[in-house]
Amino acid sequence: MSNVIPCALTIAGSDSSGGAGIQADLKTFQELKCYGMSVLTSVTAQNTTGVQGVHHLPGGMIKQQIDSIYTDIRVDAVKTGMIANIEMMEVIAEAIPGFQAPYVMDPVMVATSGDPLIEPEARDYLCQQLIPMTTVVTPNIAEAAFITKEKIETVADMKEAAKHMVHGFGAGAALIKGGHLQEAAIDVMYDGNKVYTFETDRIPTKNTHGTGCTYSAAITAYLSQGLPLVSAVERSKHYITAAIRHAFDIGEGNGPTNHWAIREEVRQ
Ligand SMILES: Nc1ncnc2c1ncn2[C@@H]1O[C@H](COP(=O)(O)OP(=O)(O)OP(=O)(O)O)[C@@H](O)[C@H]1O
Ligand SMILES: Cc1ncc(CO)c(N)n1
Repeated sequence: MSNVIPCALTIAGSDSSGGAGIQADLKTFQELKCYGMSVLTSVTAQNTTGVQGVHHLPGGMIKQQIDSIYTDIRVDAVKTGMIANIEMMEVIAEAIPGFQAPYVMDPVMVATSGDPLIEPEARDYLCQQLIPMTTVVTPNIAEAAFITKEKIETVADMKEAAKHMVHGFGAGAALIKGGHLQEAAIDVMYDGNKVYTFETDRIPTKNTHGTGCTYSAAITAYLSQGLPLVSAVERSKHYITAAIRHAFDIGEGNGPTNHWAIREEVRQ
């Protein structure tokens, strides 16, 4: 076995309650056996009931964190989560190509609680400047509808929107998450050639804080290990489903997922 350790980087916001953002990403990287690094964009005062406060770091400090990593350590895969404003996006857009590594973008717009996490004028920048750099972009249905300006109500709509993101916006691939569908938890991915669906039964729980962050972090971890995208998503779907099935009933609101739950479940 090689002793080269896969190194994954997350560029995202901090969630003080530990279930989403940077904290979810690092816990997931650790669980999936890759070395995790982080560049902080914003600090949120947040818990399972909502977001109580937000402080954005200056673009210069985000650049300095990226440079510190870039000049010293190889990055095998990178993901972005909460990027609140255009100043941050400009710094990140300049840095991503330099990593020469798979790039997973979770286009975070609102928290599970409904609180907004991105400034309205930054949304278009995200779509136009950052999506074309992605290996895969992972919107939920609301984010995909915002990006494509299409109504998404069915799995057929999800397939069309995923194609639109690849052919219209230049994403490497688009994975639309169906966590908010009424029936099963069906995700749809289009990679420029083929449409794939990843489906599990819906787990009846309110404890879904950080599901999106955790899922995209798992994809990043598997890509850092050199897995092809479809296998990385397949394994990540298994990981997030276990994490939701064994989610923690912590706090008064939507509790966090269990980042070590995969240890409790034998892979089918
Ligand atoms: N109740 C559930 N049961 C099973 N799978 C779920 C459930 N809720 C979400 N998922 C799955 O979790 C993953 C994340 O999807 P989701 O749509 O929740 O992302 P998100 O809205 O970006 O998350 P977040 O709430 O963190 O912003 C997807 O694979 C989705 O199908
Ligand atoms: C910091 C942060 N990033 C992303 C999300 C989306 O779940 C969140 N709630 N908080």
